[in-house]
Amino acid sequence: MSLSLFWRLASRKALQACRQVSTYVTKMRYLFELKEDDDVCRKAQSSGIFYLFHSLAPLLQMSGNRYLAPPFRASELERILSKFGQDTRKIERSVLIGCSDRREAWFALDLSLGSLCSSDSLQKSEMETELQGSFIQLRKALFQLNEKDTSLIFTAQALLRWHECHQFCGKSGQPTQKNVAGSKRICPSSNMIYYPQMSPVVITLVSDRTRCLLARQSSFPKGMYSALAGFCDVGETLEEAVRREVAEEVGLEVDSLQYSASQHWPFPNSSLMMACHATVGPGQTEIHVNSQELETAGWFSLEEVATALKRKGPPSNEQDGTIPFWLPPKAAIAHRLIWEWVQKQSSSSNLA
Ligand SMILES: NC(=O)c1ccc[n+]([C@@H]2O[C@H](COP(=O)([O-])OP(=O)(O)OC[C@H]3O[C@@H](n4cnc5c(N)ncnc54)[C@H](O)[C@@H]3O)[C@@H](O)[C@H]2O)c1
Ligand SMILES: [Mg+2]
Repeated sequence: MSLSLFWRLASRKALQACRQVSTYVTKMRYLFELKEDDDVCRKAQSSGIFYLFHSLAPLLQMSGNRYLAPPFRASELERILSKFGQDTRKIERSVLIGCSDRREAWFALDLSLGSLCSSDSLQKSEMETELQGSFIQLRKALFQLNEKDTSLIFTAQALLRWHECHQFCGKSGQPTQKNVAGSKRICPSSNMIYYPQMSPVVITLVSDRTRCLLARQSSFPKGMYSALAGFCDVGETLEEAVRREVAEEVGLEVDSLQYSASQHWPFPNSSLMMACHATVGPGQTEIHVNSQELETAGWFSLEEVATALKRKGPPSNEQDGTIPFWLPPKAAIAHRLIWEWVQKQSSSSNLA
């Protein structure tokens, strides 16, 4: 390759990289503007895209064997609200959840009337017919939710829930008001500003270097096992929370840990899940289950875990009525931790 061709290709690549960065930066700056400037956000609402919920259940449409979250234009949403006798100003209750590379803002709106009256559930089923989809509890949809939509729907549900539960000021007792984007609520009486909250949670896959430790809470679906998880206490570091949770739940002392990744998780409220791999030393593997926290916990071999990882969703019962153990869906960071462990163990057993 000639030197001039080399430089032309190199500068084109550099330019492409610049363009990519600038699209991202432009988008983030625009989102910041939408959160900070009510007028800009109001304008964006009038040409925005909306994802719909009812009593915090997202509207989903089945496509093949996957659920998609259908987007609606503001004009279509106004038509739907009018058709069901709802005030079109309800659109102002929507919350900003993102935007496209072309600065098209995305919002989420809950269409429920906010009461448990029979007309609300009647209207819900009529809306489902009109919108050609169903409002499905997010936990139930997890296994079949389209990967692209998962984080958007998680964010939307967490934000809608936070607004629903923070309508009053904890100091003055007076109603709080949401800014247009829904990135904060303000109490006009005390001037307190409330921002959407997330609880930090650690999730840890403990290994004794040949097996990994999986556990069940009694609230888990039958047969499902996961990594150990727990809320961080005030004042704790991530590392301290991992060590404490493992000690509390299974009576083991972690000797090393490695951060893997993080995820926003909307259940039960809104958590920032921080995922780690941890190891315990040989001879330190005797599990003492804390029965207040867990139903059971145990060590699982690479083969058992690799087989369970291939199962897609809850398996059907065996002939003797038992359910083979299965693992959280791809949408959960626990799945990633377990997958990473299987990859690492498989490559080290191939090397041996
Ligand atoms: N995404 C994933 O892969 C994945 C996998 C497993 C668990 N999780 C999530 O991890 C979270 C924590 O796991 P856990 O239930 O074992 O936690 P945990 O072991 O800390 O036990 C839960 C208990 O902690 C207390 N608690 C303390 N702070 C709390 C707070 N901010 N919010 C709610 N309860 C609080 C409550 O008494 C609650 O019953 C759960 O929300 C669960 O949904 C996510
Ligand atoms: Mg726990």
